[in-house]
Amino acid sequence: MGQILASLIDRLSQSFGQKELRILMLGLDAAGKTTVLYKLKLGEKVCSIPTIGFNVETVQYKNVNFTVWDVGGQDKIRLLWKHYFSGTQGLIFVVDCADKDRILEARDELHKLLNDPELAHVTLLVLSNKSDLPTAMSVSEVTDKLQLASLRQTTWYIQNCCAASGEGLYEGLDWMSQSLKTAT
Ligand SMILES: Nc1nc2c(ncn2[C@@H]2O[C@H](COP(=O)(O)OP(=O)(O)OP(=O)(O)O)[C@@H](O)[C@H]2O)c(=O)[nH]1
Ligand SMILES: [Mg+2]
Repeated sequence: MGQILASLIDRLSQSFGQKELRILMLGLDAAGKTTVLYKLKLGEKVCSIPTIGFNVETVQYKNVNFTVWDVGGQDKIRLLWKHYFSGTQGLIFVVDCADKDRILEARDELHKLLNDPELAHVTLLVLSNKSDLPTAMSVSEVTDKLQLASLRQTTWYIQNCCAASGEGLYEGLDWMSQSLKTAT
C-alpha cells in the first residue's frame, strides 16, 4: 500500500512541476520519528503514540518537496520496513542519543538496513535526537557507537537535534537536500 501511495504522490507532484524527494525515516521505537515529522510539518510538538504502520507527509523546504515516510519502529513490526524501501532517495535514521542501553541495537538495525540492495545507494542522515536530555551522548560518541566511519559505500551525515524544540532539524534537511541535489 505504501508503494501505491508513493507513486500517486510522485505523479501528482510531477504534474505540477515540483521537485520531489522520497525520504524514509526509520529508527528504533521511541527514537522520536513521529515527533520529528510533525515538528517539520506543523511546527508543533505533537503528543505522539507509538506508530503501528506509517505516517506520510510532504514537507516543503527551500523549493524541495520532501515526501517523508515515518514507519513504526517497534521490534515486532520492523519486518515491515522493507515494504517502504523502493524508490527511497534519502534515509533519515533517528536515534535516541540518551538511550545508552539501546544504541547498539540501533547500530545493528542501521547496518542491516544499509546492507539491503534497495538501500545500497541511499543518502543517510542520522538524527541524534533528544539532545535536550541530561544523559545525551555527544555526536562523536554516537558516531562511534553506530560505527558510521565503517560505512564506505554510503554518503552520510550526523546531526544533533531535539525534535521537541525543533533544534537541528532544518540543518539536517539542508544537508539532505544539498547532498541529494548533487547526487541527482
Ligand atoms: N526529551 C525529548 N523527548 C522527545 C524528543 N523527541 C521525541 N521525544 C519523546 O519521545 C517519545 C517517543 O517519540 P515518538 O516520536 O513517538 O517516537 P517514534 O520514533 O515515532 O516511535 P515509534 O512510532 O514507536 O517507532 C515521545 O514521548 C516524545 O515526546 C526530544 O527531542 N526530546
Ligand atoms: Mg512513531
